[in-house]
Amino acid sequence: MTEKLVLIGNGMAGIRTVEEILKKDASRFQITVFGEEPHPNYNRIMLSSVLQGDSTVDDIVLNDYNWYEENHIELLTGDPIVKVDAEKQVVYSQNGLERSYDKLIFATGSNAFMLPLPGADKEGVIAFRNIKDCETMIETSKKHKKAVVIGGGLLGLEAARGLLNLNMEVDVIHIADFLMERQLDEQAGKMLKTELEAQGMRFHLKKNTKQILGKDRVQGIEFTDGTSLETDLVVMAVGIKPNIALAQEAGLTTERAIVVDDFMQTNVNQIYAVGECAQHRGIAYGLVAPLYEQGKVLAAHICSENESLEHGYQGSLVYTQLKVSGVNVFSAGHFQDSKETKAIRVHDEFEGIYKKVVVQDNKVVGAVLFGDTSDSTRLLSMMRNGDDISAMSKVALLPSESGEAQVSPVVAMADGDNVCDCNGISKGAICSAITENGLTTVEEVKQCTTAGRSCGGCKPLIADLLTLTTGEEVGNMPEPLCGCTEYTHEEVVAEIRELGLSHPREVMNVLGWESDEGCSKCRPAINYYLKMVDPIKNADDPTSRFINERAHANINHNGTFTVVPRMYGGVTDSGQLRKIADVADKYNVPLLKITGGQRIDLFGVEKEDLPNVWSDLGMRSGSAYAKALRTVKTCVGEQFCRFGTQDSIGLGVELEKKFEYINTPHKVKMAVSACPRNCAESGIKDFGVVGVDGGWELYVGGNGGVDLRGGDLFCKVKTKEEIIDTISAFMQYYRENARYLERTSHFVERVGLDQMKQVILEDEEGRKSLINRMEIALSTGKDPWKEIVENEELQKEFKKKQVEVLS
Ligand SMILES: Cc1cc2nc3c(=O)[nH]c(=O)nc-3n(C[C@H](O)[C@H](O)[C@H](O)COP(=O)(O)OP(=O)(O)OC[C@H]3O[C@@H](n4cnc5c(N)ncnc54)[C@H](O)[C@@H]3O)c2cc1C
Ligand SMILES: NC(=O)c1ccc[n+]([C@@H]2O[C@H](COP(=O)([O-])OP(=O)(O)OC[C@H]3O[C@@H](n4cnc5c(N)ncnc54)[C@H](O)[C@@H]3O)[C@@H](O)[C@H]2O)c1
Ligand code: SF4
Ligand code: FES
Repeated sequence: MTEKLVLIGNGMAGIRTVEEILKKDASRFQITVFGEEPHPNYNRIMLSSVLQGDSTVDDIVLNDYNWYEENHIELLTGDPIVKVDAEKQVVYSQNGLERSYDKLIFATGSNAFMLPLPGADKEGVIAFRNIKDCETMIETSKKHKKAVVIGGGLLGLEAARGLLNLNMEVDVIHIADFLMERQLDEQAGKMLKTELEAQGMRFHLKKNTKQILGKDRVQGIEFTDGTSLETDLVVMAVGIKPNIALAQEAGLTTERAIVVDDFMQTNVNQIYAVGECAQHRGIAYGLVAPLYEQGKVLAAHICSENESLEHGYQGSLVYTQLKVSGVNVFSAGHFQDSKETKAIRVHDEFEGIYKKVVVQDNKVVGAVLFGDTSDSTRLLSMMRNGDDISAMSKVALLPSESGEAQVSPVVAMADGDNVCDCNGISKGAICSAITENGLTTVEEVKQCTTAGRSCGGCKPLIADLLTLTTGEEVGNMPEPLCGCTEYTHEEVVAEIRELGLSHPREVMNVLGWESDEGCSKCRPAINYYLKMVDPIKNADDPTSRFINERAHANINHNGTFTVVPRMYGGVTDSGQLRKIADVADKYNVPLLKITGGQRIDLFGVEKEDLPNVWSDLGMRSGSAYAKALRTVKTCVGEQFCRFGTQDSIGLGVELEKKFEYINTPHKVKMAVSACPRNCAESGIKDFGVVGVDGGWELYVGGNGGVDLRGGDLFCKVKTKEEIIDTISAFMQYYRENARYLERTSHFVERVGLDQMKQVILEDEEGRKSLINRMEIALSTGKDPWKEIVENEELQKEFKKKQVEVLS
């Protein structure tokens, strides 16, 4: 008879154990999984990425409901086990279900540790542990501005970064005198603080919180030194507490967590524990790599038909990396100085790089790297293998960077070394998968081997391995468009062209999308590609657009909208200003603001007022919400400036009028300056024009936002017409060849200026046909405000209470 296996806890460690069991013997157990959270197994690590706006909740599901069904696993979500009768071998759930078991696995994880402060039960005081916490933070950021994170460890800093991305002001309260003191030494902790302050975080070190202030909802926090801070949200990130109450009641031996032996066996026969709720040789781990190692051992043990395994779980070497973009921090092993250890340190104050390698008995036992973490894989491998470094010159442990191309650390790795620690996948396993299955992208390796499926930190190494194994450069190899498909952006466009596809649903259907509805990544992309390929025949699908593009205005955190009328070249007149003033009075517009793009924002307009506001303004949409041309900033130029040699305003207005409603892969900004003093900041725009003696210079791929980049000089021409034609050809080339949501700054780097110059400047025929195709696309451009103002049917959308958000 099939044995019954019950798993308590539908999290990362428990389900990984089940996956390992299925790999070994899929028909061995009849499996039931109870999960307290109302979700299938998801990647908890990636909650930081969801909060930081880089992934959606759908993106982070590891095993969807189909997976359980396909593997004949009974999944009971939102129904925690409340009692275990170890003698009768039965578990009881909150909803009154009972299941008997032959083997029982506890994988109940941890709870966030909540400081028992007066006021900690107020609304707005939360942890950062699950999807619900993540959603609460996102919702709170729409209504409130100030957030406090208590705890300057990994979790606290990742939460703080996410809250900054949600446009909140963030104060981090930390008890120690430098950040991440459990993972870093003082020098690295201080450098980290400087880096994160530059990103906008405010730190309060050596601070102890006394109480949470406020009525029902948190309004502030008070510290033991008598000072206080106002806040609308408190996120506690001060460590975790293994979830062991159920195990204690069931009679299992617990200390900090459930005590297990090398085979994850508890003191009670047939009951096992794995993951954060388990304590092995005195350690309860809080990172996935060790938990997955435990899962592998447990699966092997319970599938081994009682034949004893040679080795059980021996404990893990722990290492961490902070997942905050723009910051490279790595820490591993015993990195603190002691009497028994000696350290090699490199501190480059010019480059902001700090490296420390700790050595004991001629072996590397720990490391801290800040600013440049490229040595991490090599050092980890030395620690794991216990390499004897007595024959090595110690400074060779931290090779200085020369101008020579860096050799990937995977080259020096042995076949048995893990490339992906989270999932325990070795270099040898990845190489075999690549050659045996003809894999060519990181995504394919991830699907095939699970490497890269958790924190994603190993993806650069996987890319290097692909390059090494296939001999092709894969660093820039396109990934699939999204998780719904294996097709890359380029392949989707090619299929649309070849099969004459005309609607997003048709594309998803014909190309065998995994989900009928697609997702927030693929739907807007397909919609864009369809219109780009055939602007005349293919209609726009508004349901595949994001909320701002459906409302033709920018949504604000309180649900109101911002209206930005067009002001060609940043030029306005008294008539427009009067109309804006009248509209502001009539609709109680709370804020009027001059933008960096030289126009006027009307903030705080109610959704149902939008069509009337547009009608009263009588101005055209400024596309401030669209993946299209936004603004053309101009300097005053020859009209008034004593340095001006060219008509910058005239050219700017002409460019804006020509290209105003053309869809592009991402937003496009332009600027025209009439002399090299460059008052319109042409160097940081997608297309920047600068007047010079006897003509104009065109700069491309500039960006003044997150990825600050100076534009590249593309060409120098004599006439205004040549500039307009070149921009026309370039923009069409960008429209046809960039991936959706790829800014020109990245596109230029990916494709290379030489290639672009060849097509746009040197190939006369190619240039002409690009300009022709641009003209066809331009002929379909319409002012969306005018369309809605003139169509009562379209206005009904704005009367609905909620605009459905495609997030
Ligand atoms: C935001 C965030 C970022 C992180 N980033 C990283 C990282 O970059 N790298 C890294 O290695 N680690 C990271 N971690 C830690 C990592 O996510 C955890 O170590 C890992 O998820 C623990 O897995 P687990 O299965 O033991 O516990 P969990 O994932 O907590 O799963 C346990 C599950 O059991 C359920 N449960 C509890 N009691 C019961 C019951 N009685 N009945 C039924 N179900 C129950 C819980 O609801 C939960 O769903 C991060 C954690 C967070 C919160
Ligand atoms: N990138 C990653 O690997 C990653 C990211 C997030 C979470 N995690 C894991 O999730 C778990 C939770 O993370 P964490 O950062 O909460 O735990 P942690 O133990 O690493 O850090 C908690 C921090 O809070 C500080 N602290 C404690 N009490 C405080 C108080 N009263 N006031 C202010 N600060 C206080 C501590 O000094 C410590 O630095 C850990 O197991 C961690 O490894 C890992
Ligand atoms: S860029 Fe030159 S022409 Fe234009 S405003 Fe500045 S100084 Fe005058
Ligand atoms: S190391 Fe985290 S996914 Fe590979």
